[in-house]
Amino acid sequence: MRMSTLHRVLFSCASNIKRHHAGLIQVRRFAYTHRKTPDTFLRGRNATTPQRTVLDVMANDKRHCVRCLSSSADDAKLRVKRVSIEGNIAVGKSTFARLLQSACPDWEVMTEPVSRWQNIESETSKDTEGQAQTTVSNLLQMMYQDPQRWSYTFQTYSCMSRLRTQLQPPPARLLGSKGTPVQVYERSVYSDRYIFALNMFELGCINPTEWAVYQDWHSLLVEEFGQQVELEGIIYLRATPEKCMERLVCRGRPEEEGVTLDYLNKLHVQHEKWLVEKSTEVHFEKLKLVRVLQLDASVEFKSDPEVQEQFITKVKNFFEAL
Ligand SMILES: Nc1ncnc2c1ncn2[C@@H]1O[C@H](COP(=O)(O)OP(=O)(O)OP(=O)(O)O)[C@@H](O)[C@H]1O
Ligand SMILES: Nc1nc(=O)c2ncn([C@H]3C[C@H](O)[C@@H](CO)O3)c2[nH]1
Repeated sequence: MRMSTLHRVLFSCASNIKRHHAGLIQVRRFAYTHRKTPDTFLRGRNATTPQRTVLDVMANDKRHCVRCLSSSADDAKLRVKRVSIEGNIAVGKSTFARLLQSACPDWEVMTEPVSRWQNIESETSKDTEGQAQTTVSNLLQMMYQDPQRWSYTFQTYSCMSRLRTQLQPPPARLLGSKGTPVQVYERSVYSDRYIFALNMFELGCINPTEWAVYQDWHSLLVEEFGQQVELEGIIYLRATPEKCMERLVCRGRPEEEGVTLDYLNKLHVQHEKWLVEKSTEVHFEKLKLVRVLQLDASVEFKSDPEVQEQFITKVKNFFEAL
């Protein structure tokens, strides 16, 4: 019962997002068809979807085509590089994201929506005057306190929020920037599946049925949104689980009090398998080929401008080469 209700919620959310972003989907798909030859495009698995209609319309209206292609905003959209920052809990992703944003204000850097997960409002009842009563629940805390009960729910919500982030259209300032326009996300729909959900399944906190259901809708969503959620690159912040534990304790987020070194070890191994050894089975062609920049996050860069400069240079070179 719980599963089917969640499923309905998930898919009604997905269709709302699709409706909400319908205009963007048209624009992006339009751009995509110009990157590939029409032949490649028609061979794609969605050859009968609206993509083809867009292509047909464009082929029949050369004036429209030329006008769109010559627009600098469209050119910039084609150039936008989308990159995620990946790494273990408390390795320093948000800290690094803030550093990138201050060094490169033109870029769009989006952090993980942790506070959303900590504050989920639900309407529980009406008071005597008919006013709605809302309850706020902390799903992050619920997941850590009772992972068997809440991991699947957590993964549906974390994945939806990551999808929402990755579907954000690039802001005008990004499209107007002279250098390489860049969108950076803290984690992605891919780490949601290949790090956390997989780990929870391996730990027995997500049961085989839940895992099958998760993978089914995850593949459907990623394939449906196609190029809109693809990444050009991944920055992997790497440090030992011990270093992450040290930082986690130092940060003192209350929900994470029960996080053990063993859990961080397991997440570390998942990152290594996915991003270094490439032994994790991934299901999306572009992701198999994605370029990974590995940075040594054990370096204490926060108060060292020289190290910060080195990191920024490496990242800029990486983006230029994508
Ligand atoms: N390079 C660093 N040197 C020293 N301390 C750091 C460094 N990077 C991050 N920290 C500290 O470690 C703690 C965790 O950092 P941060 O919140 O950026 O991690 P995170 O990877 O974003 O965590 P999460 O996985 O929970 O999202 C913070 O207290 C931060 O100040
Ligand atoms: N189970 C689980 N699945 C996820 O997709 C996921 N993404 C992040 N987190 C946890 C790590 C930090 O405590 C905190 C902030 O990153 O949230 C997750 N936990």
